[in-house]
Amino acid sequence: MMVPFRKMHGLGNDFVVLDARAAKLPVTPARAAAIADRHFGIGCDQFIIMEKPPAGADVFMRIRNPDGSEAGACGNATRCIASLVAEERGADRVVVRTIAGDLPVERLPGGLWRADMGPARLRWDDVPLARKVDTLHLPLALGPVSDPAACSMGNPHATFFVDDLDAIPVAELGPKLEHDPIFPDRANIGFAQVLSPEHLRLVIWERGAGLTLACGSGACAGIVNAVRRGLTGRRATVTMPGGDLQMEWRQTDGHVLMTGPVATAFTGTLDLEAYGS
Ligand SMILES: N[C@@H](CCC[C@H](N)C(=O)O)C(=O)O
Repeated sequence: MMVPFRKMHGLGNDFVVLDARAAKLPVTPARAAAIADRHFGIGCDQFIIMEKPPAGADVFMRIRNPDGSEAGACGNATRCIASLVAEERGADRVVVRTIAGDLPVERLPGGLWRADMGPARLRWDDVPLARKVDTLHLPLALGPVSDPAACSMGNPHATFFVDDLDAIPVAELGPKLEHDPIFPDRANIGFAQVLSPEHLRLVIWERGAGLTLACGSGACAGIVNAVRRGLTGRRATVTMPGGDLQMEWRQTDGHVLMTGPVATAFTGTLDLEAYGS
């Protein structure tokens, strides 16, 4: 079964995007994982399926990690998918629905898109954590890192604040922390260095994906946890290996606003049946 796809990215966090709005596509978790494989498939950090818009939204976005697991949020893909739908409709504002909720996205000058990523959820059972602990100080340490803060952006995040990001062996620590028993659904693990009250540097080990060049929801969690710790103001630039996002944790309603670019790398056609069943 031949289907068109689009390869997009936000700051190098890359996606294979399929459009299943007109007709359902037989995309199983196993097929999504095979297509996401960088050696035997097309390769991507997340596999994104656009589905028929439910009432009150312009598109439904389903998110799968390369290990086949489903995620509730993907900030960079939210901007990408919103830009596609907005271009189609000649609109400047669209609503993307995920399994975690509705995300309004607006077009800004200069090829930028601002997504309202919704409220940061700060309760231990929102993250979720395995037991009732203070989400501002998790009892978790490994090698040179300790004492992360956690929150949910529709997906689980923990942020470790470190003095020197370059000294942190992220690829070694990430998988162990992702699977720590304190995270019953696993977690995305961020390592953040505060450069100034308006500037964070961040590297993310993503749940189900590994090291990525950028993680939008991780940047949201990074700014939220930095503000909660008194390390930055509510508006800050988050610099990741793939580039910068402008972040705001809005005081009035606790929503997190994320502004950044979108890009299409190429388009093509793939044979779904060549990727298992
Ligand atoms: N790249 C994303 C996050 C993708 C999902 C994540 N790996 C999870 O399992 O929660 C982003 O830009 O937010």
